[in-house]
Amino acid sequence: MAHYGDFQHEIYFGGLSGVLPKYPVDFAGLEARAQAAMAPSLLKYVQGGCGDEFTQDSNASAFRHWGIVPRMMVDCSVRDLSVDLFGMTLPTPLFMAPIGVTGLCTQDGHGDIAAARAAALTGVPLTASTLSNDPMEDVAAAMGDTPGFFQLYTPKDKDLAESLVHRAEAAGYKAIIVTLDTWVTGWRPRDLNDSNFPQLRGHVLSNYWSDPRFRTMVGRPPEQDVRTGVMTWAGTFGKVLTWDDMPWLRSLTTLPIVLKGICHPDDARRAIDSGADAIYCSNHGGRQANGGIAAIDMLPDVVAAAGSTPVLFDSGVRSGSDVAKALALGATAVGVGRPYSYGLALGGAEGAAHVLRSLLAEADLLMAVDGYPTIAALREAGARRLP
Ligand SMILES: Cc1cc2nc3c(=O)[nH]c(=O)nc-3n(C[C@H](O)[C@H](O)[C@H](O)COP(=O)(O)O)c2cc1C
Ligand SMILES: O=C(O)C(=O)c1ccccc1
Repeated sequence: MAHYGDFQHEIYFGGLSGVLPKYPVDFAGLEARAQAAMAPSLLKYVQGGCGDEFTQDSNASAFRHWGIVPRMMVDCSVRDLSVDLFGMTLPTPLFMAPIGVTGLCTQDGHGDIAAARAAALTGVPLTASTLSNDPMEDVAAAMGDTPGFFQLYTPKDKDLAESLVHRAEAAGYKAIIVTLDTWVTGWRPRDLNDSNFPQLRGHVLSNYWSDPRFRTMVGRPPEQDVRTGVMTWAGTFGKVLTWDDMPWLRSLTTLPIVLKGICHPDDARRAIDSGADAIYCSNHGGRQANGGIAAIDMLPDVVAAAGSTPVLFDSGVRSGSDVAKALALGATAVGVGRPYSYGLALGGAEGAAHVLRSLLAEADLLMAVDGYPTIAALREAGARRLP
């Protein structure tokens, strides 16, 4: 049982006594502060998306045409925000989405570790990206008792894929999240027009550098021959996955396999028939393809197709009410992306924990006021599509 009364109390009564929260409690404020604090190239990379960012903008604005209907005279004095996922009971429905440059979000370059510490502080699982600045074993070790998930960018080299997955198992990750929409990166003008951008990419290769199979592929220590190391990485980074690859992926692990990037109900059905344990409805925050429909608008169809299979969701979640709406529309758990990166940039683990707690406090308050003591009650009520 987790509720965020203490956090609300701290924020409200701190405010009354003239002590403001250390970081903004809303997304607009957070982004504005992060914008001033982050190096320009890093900011463009994190904040930006594909094309003219129509899809990215739609992801967030589409939440505005879904509404929750309040119910009265329900005892909501205690809320239970817990959810069941992969045989675990998580204290809250939030998780941190994989962010492949998290290392650089803190000044020391160890933002992945800071994100893992935010997970330890809040009980909100971190999805560790393949593209991290610290090896996945070190990231897992910093999560304390909070479970973590490993996000796989499937390399073309199958032995390397197997090695990464086995390392994730050994490090204690509880699920493998396979990202389907990024075997190649999308058309991102902010990065393409930025001469500093390529340098950012060198900071996401530690899972490769530390991998025995990768080192064999390079043929010599990549630290001593960075160019060959980077070329080897570029050559193997993204395998084009098809449904025919599912038996092979399935054979790599007994951990739950989650397919990330699914927005079409037919793909959700096919994923489940092919042995996926969960669906992850997301359009990568609009960073991969522009012109697409907002992810939240596809969630109801994906949930309907998934039946009893869990559906994770991200893309455009900016507030506690967005979290509540995604849950009402059937998400089992809700992923936070850019907001926690900004939290890391402003205050490391503490900043990211603040962002997660703010989202949870707002969602918890909404449930308290609107008469939904549990996530199940919210889900049963659903959300209305506004005209
Ligand atoms: C800077 C950045 C890097 C990302 N890197 C990855 C990644 O390595 N793997 C992945 O599956 N998704 C990655 N994503 C996508 C997120 O997991 C998530 O789908 C997205 O951020 C959700 O949208 P939102 O940020 O608008 O909430 C990245 C997103 C951002 C903003
Ligand atoms: O930026 C991203 O969203 C992402 O997933 C990625 C892909 C390749 C290299 C670096 C990040």
